Amino acid sequence: MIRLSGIRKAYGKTLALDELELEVREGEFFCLLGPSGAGKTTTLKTVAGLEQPDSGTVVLDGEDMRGVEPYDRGVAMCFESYALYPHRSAYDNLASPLRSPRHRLPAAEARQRIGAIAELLGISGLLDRPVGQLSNGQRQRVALGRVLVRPARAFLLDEPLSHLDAKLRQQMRAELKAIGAVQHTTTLYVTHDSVEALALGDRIGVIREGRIVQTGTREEIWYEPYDTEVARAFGRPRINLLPGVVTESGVRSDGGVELPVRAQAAPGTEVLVGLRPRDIALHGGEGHELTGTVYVTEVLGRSVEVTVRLGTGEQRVSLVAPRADAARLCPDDPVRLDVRPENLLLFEADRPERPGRRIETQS
Ligand SMILES: Nc1ncnc2c1ncn2[C@@H]1O[C@H](COP(=O)(O)OP(=O)(O)OP(=O)(O)O)[C@@H](O)[C@H]1O
Repeated sequence: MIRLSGIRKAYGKTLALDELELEVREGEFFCLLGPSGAGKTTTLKTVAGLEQPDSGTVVLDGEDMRGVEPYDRGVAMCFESYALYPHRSAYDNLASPLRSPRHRLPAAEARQRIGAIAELLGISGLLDRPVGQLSNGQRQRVALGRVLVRPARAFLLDEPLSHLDAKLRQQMRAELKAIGAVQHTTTLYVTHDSVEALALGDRIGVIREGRIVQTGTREEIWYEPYDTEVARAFGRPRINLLPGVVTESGVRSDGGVELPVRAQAAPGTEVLVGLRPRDIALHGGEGHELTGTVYVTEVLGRSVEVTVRLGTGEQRVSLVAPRADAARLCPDDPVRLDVRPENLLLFEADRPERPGRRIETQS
């Protein structure tokens, strides 16, 4: 449905998009995730036709968009800095796209559509108020409603939930997903929040320095991250990355900690072993056992994050355990940890100029 090939876009000396390749399928909710300055907004503007790429092609629904004006592309875009009419009511703002000749709907149908969208976004009670008198979060919902209200072949959404508080964000996420599912409209959604990307995206594209580093389902990105930076971007607490060296039988990590991960790499290769905090169990037992002592504990609601010093103490890992299991742990208590070999990820060691790539493992 949306296909960007070889897109390059420079602003003066800043290369915003560097041979970017991106494909969003029909009806898909696609999240573009990346840090500030990675090129997310530029990507959306390129799809919308608000920026012309220096080279490369934009194809929508099989049609090359070169020379096609933004208005004629049939996409609806919501910016983080939204343009609303401040003196007009929220209702009027929602209705304005439906008054354009292109999208004009019979009055009754327009009212019904606006009512449904307002309901979904929780702004039904605000429709009579001038937008200038609404809070940032309320305004953001009106702006989003204005995009969703009109029929479009694709929605382009740029951090549409950024001004909402945590609770509302979570609620709106569920609603957005429901709207997407109901309307089956292809959606390209920009965020720098990995939790949001995991919650919403049918697929996720990770963008860094103007290039897509990895595209995949949440499972693919989670279990087969392209490199250490992608692995670090997903999951809180963050993935543990233990430096070590490949041996004949596995990986020996600093401090004499043996990890049962078979690398497709020569003995002596420096690596990082990735281990997610929720994949480590307290109290040993079924998998591979690691021993250590408690360094610090921190309560996270119903669970506890426990940081453990492994082996002779140079290595630390954090794990998340149910509160019942971890509540009585004190610093320096000895603990046994249980790690399953299939949960271990392996990466090349990070270098200053680039994060370590994932290495295939043998089970
Ligand atoms: N109009 C412009 N003029 C000059 N440089 C620009 C312009 N727009 C974007 N850039 C630069 O291009 C790069 C990519 O910007 P872009 O806005 O696409 O990033 P982003 O991933 O959306 O970031 P953020 O999450 O902070 O919005 C940045 O280095 C930015 O400074």
